[in-house]
Amino acid sequence: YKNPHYAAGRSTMVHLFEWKWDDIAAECERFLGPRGFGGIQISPPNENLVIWSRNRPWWERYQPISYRLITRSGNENQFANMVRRCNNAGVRIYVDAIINHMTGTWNENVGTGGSTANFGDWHFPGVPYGRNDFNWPHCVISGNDYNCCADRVRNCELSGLKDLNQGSEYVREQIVNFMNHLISLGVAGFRIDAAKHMWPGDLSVIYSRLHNLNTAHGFPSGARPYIFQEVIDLGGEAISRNEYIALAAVTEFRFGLELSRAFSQQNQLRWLSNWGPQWGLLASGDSLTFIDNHDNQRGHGAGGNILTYKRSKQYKGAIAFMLAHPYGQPQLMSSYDFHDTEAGPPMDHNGNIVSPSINSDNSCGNGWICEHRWRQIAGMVGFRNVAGNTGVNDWWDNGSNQIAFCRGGQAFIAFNNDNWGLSQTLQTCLPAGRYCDIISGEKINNACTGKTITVGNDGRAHISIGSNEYDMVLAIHRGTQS
Ligand SMILES: O=C(/C=C/c1ccc(O)c(O)c1)N[C@@H](Cc1ccc(O)cc1)C(=O)NCCCOc1c(-c2ccc(O)c(O)c2)oc2cc(O)cc(O)c2c1=O
Ligand SMILES: [Ca+2]
Repeated sequence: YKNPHYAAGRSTMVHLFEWKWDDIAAECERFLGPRGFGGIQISPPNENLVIWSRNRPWWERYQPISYRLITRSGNENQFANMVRRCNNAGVRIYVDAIINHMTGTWNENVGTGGSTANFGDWHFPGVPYGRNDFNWPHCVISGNDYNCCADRVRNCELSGLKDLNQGSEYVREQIVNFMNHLISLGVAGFRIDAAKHMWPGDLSVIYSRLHNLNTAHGFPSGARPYIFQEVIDLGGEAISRNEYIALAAVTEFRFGLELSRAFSQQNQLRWLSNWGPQWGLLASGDSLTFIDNHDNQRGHGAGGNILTYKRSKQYKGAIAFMLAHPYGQPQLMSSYDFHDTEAGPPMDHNGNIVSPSINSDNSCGNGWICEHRWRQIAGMVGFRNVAGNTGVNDWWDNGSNQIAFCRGGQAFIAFNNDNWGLSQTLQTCLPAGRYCDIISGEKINNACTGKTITVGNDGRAHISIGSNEYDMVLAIHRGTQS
């Protein structure tokens, strides 16, 4: 459950938060496939409660009302088309699975596919679920429960959401059927939302009943789904992420927290020379890594000061480090522009999601940020692919916020987050020649639109990054030799 089953030579996933299925399919063919992206986390595909009283907030998609594949992103047919077209382009699909709970306590009671529910009777005919399928006696998780009472965190309600009993054979059957249907359509795995709120023993049974991935979509026979469990664990709670590591991969929230601190100058970059488990992070193979995600980019979840697209120079620096370093399975966040923490995706007056427009410079419009399309970020996706399974070598730093390192003999990167210029002759570990810097530009028709780096026979080159340049990174690799 810890192998993403990316197509050969690919290594990075992007969370296309709130994108519609038709738009994702197009993005796979026109951008993600050609640029070497490995996969996509999609928003929950199952029917959710429509919450107009809060003007369609982003978290309404985390309020399941049934497992029917009908949401504002599209219907089952559009979903199946998206998975087929993306797999054909070499890009895998991972589904955000909300299996801890059903929707809870709102005055609305109609779903995105027209299903209704009667919360007072615990009645969800769209599945169907009834009173016996939810934990009893009724209780609600309080803040202190996270510290004292692991059983209450699992068996009580999160924010008033009806808490399913995954120990019930009937509930397990509904969840497993939902997930196996998605596997039959060609998905490569799942994000398990709110995993901390479910018993590891129950999750283990559910995972064991999932089918192997569908070989008709290019997966090897016997391939198990890639599963990454959302467990927010910054230490000190009654529940530890180690209980979940035994089952599948886990989201490593400390990763984004520490790199956000480092790249916003709250910690010196020099200390990243031993980045990885020595920082208290999970073992690399267990770790789904990210800088920001849909939840904490809005300021809650795993607290702290997380970098987002809103502080773009530091954000690009942190993203570049995430993609340049071999640790973990990285996930990029792709956002829409939000001005308040509740706002859902750009929508028309009928509540339909507005598609991103693609500008001539490859950026997005219509309120979509498309961080994954930023030249510096898309370029680093290629860097990570070229670096492959090499390690970190030839680390250099200036004792402060200027660092550089190689990935085997495949790639070289340098960072300057000091308030003065970096101007050094450094070992790039690359063969002699001229290389295009993929941060300040790209290689087009064998010419560099940004900086050109000349590497000598000794592998050394003069590296220069001014402290007031647009970006704080310089990156070259074997694929950018001009
Ligand atoms: O802000 C939100 C939604 C947040 C959210 C949604 C999806 C996630 O994956 C997530 O991590 C957080 N929800 C809003 C609004 C809301 C939603 C439902 C509800 O019944 C009441 C209010 C909110 O203010 N929620 C209370 C604080 C956030 O507490 C939530 C967490 C959560 C946050 C921090 C933790 O350490 C943790 O273990 C769990 O996970 C969810 C998962 C869901 O599937 C649906 C949810 O409603 C929530 C969720 O409310
Ligand atoms: Ca639960």
